[in-house]
Amino acid sequence: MTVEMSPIERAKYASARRAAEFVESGMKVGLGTGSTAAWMVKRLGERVREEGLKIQGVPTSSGTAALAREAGIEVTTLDEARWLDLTIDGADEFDSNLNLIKGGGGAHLQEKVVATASDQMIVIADAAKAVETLGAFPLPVEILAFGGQTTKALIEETLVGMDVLGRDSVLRMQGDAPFVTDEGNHILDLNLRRIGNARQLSLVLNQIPGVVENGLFLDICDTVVIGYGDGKTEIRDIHTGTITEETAEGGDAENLFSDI
Ligand SMILES: O=C[C@H](O)[C@H](O)[C@H](O)COP(=O)(O)O
Repeated sequence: MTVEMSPIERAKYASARRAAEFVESGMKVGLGTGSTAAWMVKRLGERVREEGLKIQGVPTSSGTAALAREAGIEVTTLDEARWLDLTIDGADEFDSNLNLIKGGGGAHLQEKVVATASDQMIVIADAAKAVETLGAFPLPVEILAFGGQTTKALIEETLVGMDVLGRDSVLRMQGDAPFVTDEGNHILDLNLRRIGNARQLSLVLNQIPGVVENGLFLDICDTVVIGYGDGKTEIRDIHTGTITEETAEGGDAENLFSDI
């Protein structure tokens, strides 16, 4: 069955499908969260069913755990797995050093714990997420619900001395109530517009009492698989500095999308 997909959705699908090829039998794999990661989880489920791929998946959210189980992937906890071979996850922005903003879906806390406990992190993203400087996407910061307004004020005050363009923040809502993460916390989205020194910002934010974790992923991602609407992918590796451009499977984009 072929379903009508937007070019962005096709790009996400292409990158997720290509990245799923990096997974080999016997691996312990961190399973990211979000719409791009969902395609990757589904594809790994297909490989489990069709090729007998044997993996243990460590989900980065309750949503991904449910999706992985539904796809037939064996799911375990990070503590059971201890250390992972590979994590594949989406991102909201990535720069040329493969530093990231994550947390658009509110899952960056578990995502960061899981990615940091992995030999390798592969990010899957459509090309529109490539930026020169991080910060156009509001930076998600997970905070304790307790004293949330005080933490918000402290963060905004702290931002005065930082190399950023904006400093207002918004408590993420879900309907009429604050959005609650899998860990029972809230999310503040920081409208920074441009982050001049991401390393300094990350350290400073995480030192504020009430802050649990920010959505900056610095020196964590090894490889990005960028997808395009025509089914092409481009693989950038931060260690080798290589950029590999690939056409869709069999050189035919419609083949790639035909079995969705
Ligand atoms: O909290 C959510 C995650 O960090 C996602 O991986 C990120 O927001 C990208 O999501 P999507 O693939 O839906 O654009």
